[in-house]
Amino acid sequence: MCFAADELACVRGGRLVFEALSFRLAPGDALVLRGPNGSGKSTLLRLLAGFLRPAAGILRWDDEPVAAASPEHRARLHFVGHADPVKPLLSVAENVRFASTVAGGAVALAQALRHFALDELATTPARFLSSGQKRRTTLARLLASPRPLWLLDEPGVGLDRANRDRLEQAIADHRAGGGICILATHGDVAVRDAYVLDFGS
Ligand SMILES: Nc1ncnc2c1ncn2[C@@H]1O[C@H](COP(=O)(O)OP(=O)(O)OP(=O)(O)O)[C@@H](O)[C@H]1O
Repeated sequence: MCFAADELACVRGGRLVFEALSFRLAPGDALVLRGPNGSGKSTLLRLLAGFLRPAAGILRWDDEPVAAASPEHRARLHFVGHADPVKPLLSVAENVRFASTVAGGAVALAQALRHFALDELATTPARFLSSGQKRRTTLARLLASPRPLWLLDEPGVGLDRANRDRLEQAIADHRAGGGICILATHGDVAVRDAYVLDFGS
């Protein structure tokens, strides 16, 4: 398994956001995106998820080209953006279960809730959650449905220290299991032995 970008460029609103961007990631690799507000981190993550088309360059999964909006690519990744996609009328457990499509999902669900210390909130409707609790519910979805590629846009926002530790552990476990993680961060989430892409100023 490998995920690679060759000479990617992206234009948004008529402006060149980045160009000539390349990487190649193998199982267990992590790529950290750094840079100031507006430098292009979220844009790259959206492009890698297939939500945006590159102006130039190509993405490859196992050396096969990845088309934008490809259902096959969508099925191999988790994307966590700035907004928490929790459904307010569903409980925490139902929100996490909603993301779990695999057989044996009950075990994965219980582990996902436990990892983010959500057991006691499992039956709480999501509309009653604090912002950090909503974020933990979103992150638990990563664990409830294993997928090889995680694309995380500032996943630590709203988390206290203990929960940032849980997030860092989840990323480490994902990598140890052969997953790939690409995340944007302003420095609040520590990722060991990661490649770094600095979008500069
Ligand atoms: N929907 C959009 N349409 C046009 N331009 C956009 C759109 N979203 C973002 N941009 C522009 O793309 C550039 C990169 O924005 P992006 O959101 O990728 O930055 P970022 O590095 O993730 O910033 P932040 O740290 O604030 O999240 C900025 O100039 C921004 O104005």
